[in-house]
Amino acid sequence: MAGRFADSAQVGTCFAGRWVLSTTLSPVTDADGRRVLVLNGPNLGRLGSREPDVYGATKFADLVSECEKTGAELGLEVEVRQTDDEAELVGWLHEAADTKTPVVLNPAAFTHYSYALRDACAQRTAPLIEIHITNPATREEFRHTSVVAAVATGTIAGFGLDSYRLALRALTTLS
Ligand SMILES: O=C1C[C@@](O)(C(=O)O)C[C@@H](O)[C@@H]1O
Repeated sequence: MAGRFADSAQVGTCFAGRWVLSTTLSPVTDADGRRVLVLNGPNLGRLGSREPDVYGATKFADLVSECEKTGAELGLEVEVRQTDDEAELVGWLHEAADTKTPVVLNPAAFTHYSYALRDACAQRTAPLIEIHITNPATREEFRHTSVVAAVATGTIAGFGLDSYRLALRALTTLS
C-alpha cells in the first residue's frame, strides 16, 4: 500500500504498510494565497460555436486569456480548466480543498443536478464562487435550481464573460 495525506499540522506517507509522519514539512496549501482555479464544466469548451445567441461569440481560448489577464491585473495567479467529465471536475475540487485554493466555478449543466459536485464543493477550504455566463433564473425551469449555490461562498450570474472578471475581483476581497 502506498499513499499520502496532509493536514495543517502533519504530512504522512504510507510506505511498505507503515505510515511515516512528519511535522517538520510544510502543509500542502496554497502558500501565498494568490493562486486561483477557474473551473468550467461541460460544453463550456465549445464557447464561441455553442449557441452564440445565448453564450456570445467569444471562444473558450479567449476566455482563458481574459481570465489570466484579469488575474494578472489583480495580482492573482489564475489557472483555467475545463472538462466535460464530472469525475474530473470533482477531482479538481478535491485538489482545491487539499491545497486551500480559492475557486471560481462555472459548473454548467452539473449546476442543476450533480450532488457529487455539490458534495465536493461542500469540502471547500477557501472561498468558492459559483458563476454563470447567463442568468439561469431567467431561462428554462430546470435551470432555476442550483444544487451548488448553498455550499458556495456566493453566486454571480448573468453578466456574460464579466461574470468571471467579477468573481476574480470578489476573491481579492474574500481571500
Ligand atoms: O452550460 C451552461 C452554462 C451556464 O452555466 C452559464 O454559464 O450560463 C448555465 C447552465 O444552465 C448551462 O447548462
